[in-house]
Amino acid sequence: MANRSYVASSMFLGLQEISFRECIVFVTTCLFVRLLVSRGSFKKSTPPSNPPPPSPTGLPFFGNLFSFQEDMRHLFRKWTNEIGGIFRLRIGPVMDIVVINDVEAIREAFVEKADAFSDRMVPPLLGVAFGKRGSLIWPAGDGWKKTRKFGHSAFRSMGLGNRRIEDKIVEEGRVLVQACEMKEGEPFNPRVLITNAVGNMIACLVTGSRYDYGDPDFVKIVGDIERLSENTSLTSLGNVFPFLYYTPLYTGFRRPMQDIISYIKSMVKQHQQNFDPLNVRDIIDLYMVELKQQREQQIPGVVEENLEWRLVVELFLAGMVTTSDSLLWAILIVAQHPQLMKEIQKEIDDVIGEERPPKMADQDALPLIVATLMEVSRIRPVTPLALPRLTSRDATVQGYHIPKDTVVLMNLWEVLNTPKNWDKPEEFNPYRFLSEDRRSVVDHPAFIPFGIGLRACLGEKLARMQMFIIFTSLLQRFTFCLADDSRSVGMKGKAGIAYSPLKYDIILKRRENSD
Ligand code: HEM
Repeated sequence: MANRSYVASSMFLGLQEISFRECIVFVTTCLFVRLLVSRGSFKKSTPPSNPPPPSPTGLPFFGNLFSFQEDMRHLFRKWTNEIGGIFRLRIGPVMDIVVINDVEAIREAFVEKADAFSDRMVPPLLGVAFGKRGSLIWPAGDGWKKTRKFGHSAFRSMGLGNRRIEDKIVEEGRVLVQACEMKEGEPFNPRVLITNAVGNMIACLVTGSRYDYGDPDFVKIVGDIERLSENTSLTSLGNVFPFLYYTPLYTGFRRPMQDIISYIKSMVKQHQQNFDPLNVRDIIDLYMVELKQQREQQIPGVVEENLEWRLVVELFLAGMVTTSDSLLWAILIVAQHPQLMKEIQKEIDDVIGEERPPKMADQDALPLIVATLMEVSRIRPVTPLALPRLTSRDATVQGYHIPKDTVVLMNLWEVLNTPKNWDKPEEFNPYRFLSEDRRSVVDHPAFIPFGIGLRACLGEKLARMQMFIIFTSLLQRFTFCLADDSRSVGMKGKAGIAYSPLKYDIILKRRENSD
């Protein structure tokens, strides 16, 4: 009983304890709302010849709802071992969520049957905060293909894939190192500086500007995104009753969201005022070019009028917290492995030396750094259940029937942490990604921290570039260790927009004469 009231209270208060449970309850509530108003469930569809995925034992009527008070990593592992790599959670009488935990089944669904498993739905709370139009991340139906194509070509036009973006990231790495030098010797939380650096790179791409770290506008937007992340419990009751968004219960979410939207809208307005189609500065300009062409050629819309702001907000939200948190895990973990840090620094000294900034072309010669970042993403994936997908037609996976309009989760945590795929998965061991002679990086079929298929992360390339250059720049200049009172943080994380490490302080020491 106590556990049940804990679940209820955490749903009401938006407590953030376990990312899996939050994701599941969030998805459940979304599905609940959706099913109340629309179609599609295992019960409603015509009886298929294939069976539905098996379900863990649950309670009559409530199904598996009250299992979610436990740490879902262990529960999902238990269910996977007991009933298989694909199972169906029954939440109440009409709700079903399919969780796919097995990498082969994930490939079958999201790659081989991508036509059926590539939709998403707008979470109700975001629907109220943002509206439903103009999204890059959440659209379903044919809409997402066009928006995604626009997103891809916008990234390419802005220089992703050539030196243009890379040079900006390298410059940002240099500024970050300078800012860190000011903190040398004293314990500090690296979150603010890392988020600033990552945010700046996204700002450059999307809005054409970079901001000084102390710039009040930028401090505000970074702070708002941080607050949003802290206050976006996916268990939110707001995802069942989205009107709660307007009540004091959601002030911590609503205020930063509204502030971000109005700041970005004002920035878009400035862009509109001095827009020159012959001098495209950033993704906002590209959006306006696309709009202009649509109007002139009277072709069906890829992008929508007056919704530039939404694309910008989504790119900030999708890219900033995930990449910063991955870097924060990397710093935390390397601070706990001083021997590894020394080996990485030797690699940097041998290949780059003390002065020259790192560049992407160095990657092949720095396999230990690449492998370390891969191992960080494996052991602590920041999006443990990716983003929920929705089936657009009836389909089968591993012989199980999954009806149209079913929410399907890709359990990246399991894929990246199961002993079936990895030797001693709980051990941080970057060498698992190196060849025997340790001179090159070897990929692994279960290494999919950015998701897979047609809706895989659009920002993967950018995120990898940022992580490599920032991490290498920091280790080239500093040795870091955890402050005494942060040693207990270990590998513990907390849920928000992404799965973040608990707050910690580090102490930086400048490396001298390659020490
Ligand atoms: C370490 C950093 C990041 C991680 C781990 C990550 C992870 C993910 C994952 C797991 C998905 C869902 C994929 C799926 O359903 O298969 C996703 C989607 C997405 N990500 Fe990322 N991401 C990161 C950084 C970024 C960055 C830097 C951007 C852009 C600035 C970005 C933009 C997006 C977008 C737009 C989508 C939605 C794609 C779609 O639905 O078509 N992400 N990301």
